[in-house]
Amino acid sequence: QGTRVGFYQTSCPRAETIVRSVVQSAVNSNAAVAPGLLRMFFHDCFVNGCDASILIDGSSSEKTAAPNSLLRGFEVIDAAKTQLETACPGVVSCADILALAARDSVVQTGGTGWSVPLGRRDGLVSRAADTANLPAFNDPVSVQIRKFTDKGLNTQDLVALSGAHTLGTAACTLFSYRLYNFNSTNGPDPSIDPAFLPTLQNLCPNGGDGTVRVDLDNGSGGRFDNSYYANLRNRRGVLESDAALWNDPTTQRFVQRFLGVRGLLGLTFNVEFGRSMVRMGNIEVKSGTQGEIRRVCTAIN
Ligand code: HEM
Ligand SMILES: [Ca+2]
Ligand SMILES: [Ca+2]
Repeated sequence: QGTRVGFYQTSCPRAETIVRSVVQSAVNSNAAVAPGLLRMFFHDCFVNGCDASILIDGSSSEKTAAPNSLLRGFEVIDAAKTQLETACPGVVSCADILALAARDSVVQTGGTGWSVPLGRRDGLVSRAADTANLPAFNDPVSVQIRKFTDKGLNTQDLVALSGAHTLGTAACTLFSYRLYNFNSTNGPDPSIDPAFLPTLQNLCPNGGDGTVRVDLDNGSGGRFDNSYYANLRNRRGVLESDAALWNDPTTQRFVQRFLGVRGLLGLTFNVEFGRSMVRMGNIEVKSGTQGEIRRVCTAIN
């Protein structure tokens, strides 16, 4: 694998500091940037590897595809790149900026953080059609596991990385079918806590504005903590794909371990999340003479 911690130590010693300060000030002025950047890194890595293919502008690039339509925080990556090009022209890849910004977003919202192996190079292709294999909000667990396995990630990685939903929001349009007409039953998804259902129905009225956004981690959308898993156990997952992690016995076991259920070998969410992020960050990484270091993150050189 082609990444290592401290890759820019001599070529651009201030690289990590620059990204951190840009992310910090962006998150301070708009908290929604933190979940935006975390999700952006996932959507980059799962399509042609972690190569900043997600950042390319154009009429049929990845960012124009439906699964990427709600991504937020592109301007933060551009701002970091501008500062890095002044400090060390042509050295730091946009793919590495994404990896650092994802970590810094977690730290900025209360997570522990991890050392980020660096040295990714930027990709030369970005095609909307390639986004078809991204996990979807209604994927059953078997499909989620397959999509992660296809990228070299296991079931624990799936449950740990889904813990990213401890931050951020989802648009009503992506889950309101669960509240009113689940699987054409004309009723709600029976796996939702009946005491939680009215809360979601109030936030997303039937036939209402589908762009309204609701915390994925009820009561703790701005804080990087364990609460997402407690919500899953309490049948308060918002997305069908999240609720499914509790409803399936294999993934439920990992949820319980992240919750520290007695009798099961405990897993510390913050630690395992960092480990799984490093694994995700090494998907199909380009190094050596592959790819390039972009001058601006939105276009191939
Ligand atoms: C089976 C896997 C996954 C599925 C099906 C999934 C699906 C979704 C969906 C449908 C949303 C709502 C998007 C919106 O309405 O704007 C969302 C949000 C989010 N996802 Fe995931 N996701 C998955 C895994 C991940 C992973 C691995 C990460 C990062 C490591 C991640 C990070 C996030 C974040 C932070 C948000 C909130 C975005 C915001 O507030 O702007 N997700 N996800
Ligand atoms: Ca990519
Ligand atoms: Ca949270």
